Amino acid sequence: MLIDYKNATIYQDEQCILKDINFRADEGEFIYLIGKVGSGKSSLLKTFYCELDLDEAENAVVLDREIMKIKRKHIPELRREMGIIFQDFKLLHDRTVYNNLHFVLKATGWQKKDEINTRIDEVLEAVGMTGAKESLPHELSGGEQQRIAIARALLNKPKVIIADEPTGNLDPETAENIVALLKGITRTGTTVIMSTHNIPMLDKFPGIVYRCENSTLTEINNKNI
Ligand SMILES: Nc1ncnc2c1ncn2[C@@H]1O[C@H](COP(=O)(O)OP(=O)(O)OP(=O)(O)O)[C@@H](O)[C@H]1O
Repeated sequence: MLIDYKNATIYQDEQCILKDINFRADEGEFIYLIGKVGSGKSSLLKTFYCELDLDEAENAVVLDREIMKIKRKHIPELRREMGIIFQDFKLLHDRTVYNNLHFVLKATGWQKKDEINTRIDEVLEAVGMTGAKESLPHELSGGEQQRIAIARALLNKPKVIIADEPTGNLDPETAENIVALLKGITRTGTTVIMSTHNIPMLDKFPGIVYRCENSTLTEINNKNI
């Protein structure tokens, strides 16, 4: 089990966002998080990478850590085992694709130049962007930038990828390609958890579906959406 929450409760400031929720993620699963604007999807995702604290929980384990007890200094190490992807890509705009990826590898302890270059080639190949190494982010389309963001998330061979509305800024066809790419990644054993408003994707790329609604989280099957 990669993530296991039992009766967890999440607050933002004084407001209870999700109460007594249960959530589980296992290896290689493709998990959607759906729900209306403000229903708590991002808040839940943020607790996985310790951007937001859980307030209470009977059990809350993320990648073998009890996250209610995790020390601040151990959070970077936890995040290194995850890939995190956002709606707005969050690439560094002053440097090339190669340097965006190089920067992350250096920051996470990679030192050998040939190993760095090999890994950059591998992740660019995985997302179909081998030709973009020397491009600046603004020279790429939104879909291409999101592919680079996915490549960046893959660099340290994460056990889980957390994607917060990764297709929110993309046209429908590009969005479909990105979801196909994310689903493909699960075949290597990596788990993908993504929040989305893009309900038609759930039929095209079936997965486990959780819905945030009225401060609760419910696992549903596609037919009940
Ligand atoms: N940093 C914050 N401080 C205080 N309240 C916040 C903060 N971030 C979010 N909230 C509140 O928490 C609730 C849940 O927000 P959250 O972003 O988790 O929802 P969401 O389901 O991801 O929405 P969306 O679909 O718009 O991304 C909202 O009422 C929001 O106003």
